[in-house]
Amino acid sequence: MKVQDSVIAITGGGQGLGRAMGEYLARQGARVALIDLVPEKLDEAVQAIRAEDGDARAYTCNVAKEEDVAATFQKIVEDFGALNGLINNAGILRDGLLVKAKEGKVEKRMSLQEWQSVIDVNLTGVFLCGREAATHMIDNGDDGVIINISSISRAGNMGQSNYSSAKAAVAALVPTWAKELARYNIRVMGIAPGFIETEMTASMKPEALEKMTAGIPLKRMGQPENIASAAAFIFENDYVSGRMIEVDGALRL
Ligand SMILES: NC(=O)C1=CN([C@@H]2O[C@H](COP(=O)(O)OP(=O)(O)OC[C@H]3O[C@@H](n4cnc5c(N)ncnc54)[C@H](O)[C@@H]3O)[C@@H](O)[C@H]2O)C=CC1
Ligand SMILES: CC(C)c1ccc(C(=O)O)c(O)c1O
Repeated sequence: MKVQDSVIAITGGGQGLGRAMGEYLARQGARVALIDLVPEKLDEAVQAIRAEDGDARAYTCNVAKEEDVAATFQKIVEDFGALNGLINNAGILRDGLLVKAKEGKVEKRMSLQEWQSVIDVNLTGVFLCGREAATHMIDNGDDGVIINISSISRAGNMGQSNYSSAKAAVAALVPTWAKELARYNIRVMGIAPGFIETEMTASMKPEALEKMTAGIPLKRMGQPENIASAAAFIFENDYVSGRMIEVDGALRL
């Protein structure tokens, strides 16, 4: 599928990797629908794309809410007249240990709320948006591409019971959906980023950053463009489906 003129929806498109993918794909001629919880971030991201003569629109939506997601994708198809791609990127972190033994007493550390909020956004959100996007792609007779953003944490990471579980599950949806949706000319791929330089890492203390990068075989964090170019490759290569691309500088957890 050519990126040029394709209509691509990106969840969590207001900042970070979602915004970077939107800008990158819009520079290649994609028409992008940015979806996010926070309207102010969306406005900034859309303005940045339009400032470079790109085509972008903003959609405020909570990806974990079924009615929100249905209304958003309906509006995207009405506005653009097609839907060719979805990047399931919106995600949150609520890290914490499962339990901790301290002075002879065992404490429960990860609350049910911390568990559930991450599962709701990072897994249920992916399910809801994937299901809605596939429905519209098939209804419209559009060929489609769905990309789920997972993480190297899907292998299991200390302090991330909720996040690792969700990221492993969205990785499992990749071959599942690829097999189910191939008959409708919809390809499904995953990207598993390692540590990528974003606003969050920019605000970390230099010592903490140094310690983190020392453990990466390439000795540096990835750039948002490394993830965006992997997404562009997936759109353009019509024979990749059902697999994960790992963009992690050779770091394995
Ligand atoms: N930054 C990194 O190093 C890595 C990031 N990832 C994954 O990449 C994706 C993007 O990460 P970042 O850009 O770093 O995150 P970020 O926190 O900078 O951006 C996430 C965006 O998602 C939006 N969002 C959160 N909950 C939402 C909801 N319920 N509905 C709609 N939008 C919602 C936020 O408002 C925000 O704009 C996430 O899925 C994350 O797990 C994976 C591995 C590494
Ligand atoms: C532990 C992994 C590499 C990681 C690190 C940072 C973020 C983030 O800032 O959002 C992630 O989502 C991760 O999966």
